[in-house]
Amino acid sequence: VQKYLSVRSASHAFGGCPDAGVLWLHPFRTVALLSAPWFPLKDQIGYYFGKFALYEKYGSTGIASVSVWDATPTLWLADAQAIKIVATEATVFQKDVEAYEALNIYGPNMVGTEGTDWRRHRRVANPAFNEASNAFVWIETVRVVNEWFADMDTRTDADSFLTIDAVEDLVQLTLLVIASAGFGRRASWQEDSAATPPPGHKLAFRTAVSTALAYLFIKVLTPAWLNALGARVPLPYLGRILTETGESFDSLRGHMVDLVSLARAWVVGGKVSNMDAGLLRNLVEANMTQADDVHHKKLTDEELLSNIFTFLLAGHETSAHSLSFAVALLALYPDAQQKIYEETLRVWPDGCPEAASPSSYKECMPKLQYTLATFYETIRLFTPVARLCKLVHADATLTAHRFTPSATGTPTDVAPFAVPVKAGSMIIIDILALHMNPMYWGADAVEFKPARFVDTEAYRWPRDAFFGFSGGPRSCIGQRFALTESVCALANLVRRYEIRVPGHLAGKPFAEQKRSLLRWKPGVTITPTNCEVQLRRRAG
Ligand code: HEM
Repeated sequence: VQKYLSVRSASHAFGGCPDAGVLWLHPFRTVALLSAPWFPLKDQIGYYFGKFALYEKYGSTGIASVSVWDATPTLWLADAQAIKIVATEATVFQKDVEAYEALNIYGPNMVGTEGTDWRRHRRVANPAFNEASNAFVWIETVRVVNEWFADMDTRTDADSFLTIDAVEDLVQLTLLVIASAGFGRRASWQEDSAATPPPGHKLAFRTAVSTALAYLFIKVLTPAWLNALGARVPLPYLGRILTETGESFDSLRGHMVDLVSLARAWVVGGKVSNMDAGLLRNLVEANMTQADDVHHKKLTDEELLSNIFTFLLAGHETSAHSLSFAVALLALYPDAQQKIYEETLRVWPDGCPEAASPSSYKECMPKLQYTLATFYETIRLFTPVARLCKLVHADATLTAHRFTPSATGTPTDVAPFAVPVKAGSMIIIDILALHMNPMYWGADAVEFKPARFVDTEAYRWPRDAFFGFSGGPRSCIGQRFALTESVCALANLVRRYEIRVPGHLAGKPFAEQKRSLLRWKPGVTITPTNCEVQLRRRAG
């Protein structure tokens, strides 16, 4: 009875927000990600693929719910004004750090900490993200795309279409770029394609990263006793998975320790240039410092490894998945592809550059506005991080909006209302829903239209309604890195190749092509599952 009463009273916690009922799972935990394809059901609060539908049903940009297990009042937001306050008022609304256990395997890191600890991690890494390092990201992306193109050209003749799995290739590309620009590991496409481990390692670098990523949730969910049991008793099937999981994380640790040893030698020998692995150097210097002030700029050995792991992961998977969706969208929308092609013709009339110089980034990036708009639009539609969770540490009041849904898709009678939020409650920033909210993106919010990210004299795209890189002090530290790498890769790809849907989808209705190519599943970030496209080299 007590439980019933506490759930009932919690469900009225957010003033006039419509109440969508109970949450059977914590919406920001591994188990919610794993069960997302089946539960909660469509039309229930927490449904992963609902986009803006529930907000439309209730005519509100804020929806109340309550966790059935601990009666925590939980507010779901798809409101730009309210989300901006939640993201910026860092003392009132704090990260739910428990949710980041999957990233804490090697120790604490920037993504999974809060308060003074988080500030220390961020202070160490911040100086590595600047315009000089972006220029280097551009240089490295040009190098890697050219090696990728060379590899593709060996697999087909000039007139034929080559079918590629975009995710596989783009994961390789983005991992090579972050490993080089962030960590000084300058491997070539070819070297990286070889699965042979270097001496002293059980797995090759790329295999170690991808296997560790694939087994991340298993690593997190496996209790220590099961690992101990697996070490003693043969467990059919499960035993093999546990062994592979352990091996991949051990092997990745070995590769990260190698990177650290190299960087230590650079720091001691003073042999570093401005553009060389700035991120790794900052992390290693913070680990080597003799300063007593641990709160200022010092990292423990565990924190050093854990940050390297986090940056390797956050620095490639998000970009690879977004780029894969972008490539699939360009196959589906030849008009947008043509616009990028024309833009790249103006930047590189004589074909793709074979190498870039330190000034290439500054010269080219500002001229690739439509390519940038396409990438933003891709992230709006397929935002890699679908939702974020904040815990409320002090009473506050937010503003959400009521509206009347209309047949045209444009909401009417939009009116603000105050939402009281009490300390102890929880907020879900529903990024997927925010990005589909027609109050900001119009009646055609679900459509792919890169031009909505191009400012004109009469129009400025709604910055506060785009949360793909989060916002406020905890916004993505690698945003400019990701934009630089992605615009460079997309522009080069379209300059050199025509992209089209794969043969088995050609001639099928557009809706079916879209459904097939743009399919995704929830994961550490949302993961495209069927991004197969065809490429043919353009003349000239
Ligand atoms: C398209 C690419 C990317 C997208 C959409 C993206 C998105 C995000 C989002 C939404 C967050 C907030 C996560 C949270 O609060 O839990 C975040 C944080 C972060 N991102 Fe990215 N990211 C991208 C690329 C990158 C890259 C390339 C790097 C590194 C080079 C990076 C490093 C980080 C780090 C370290 C954080 C934590 C920041 C903090 O807590 O202070 N990201 N990113």
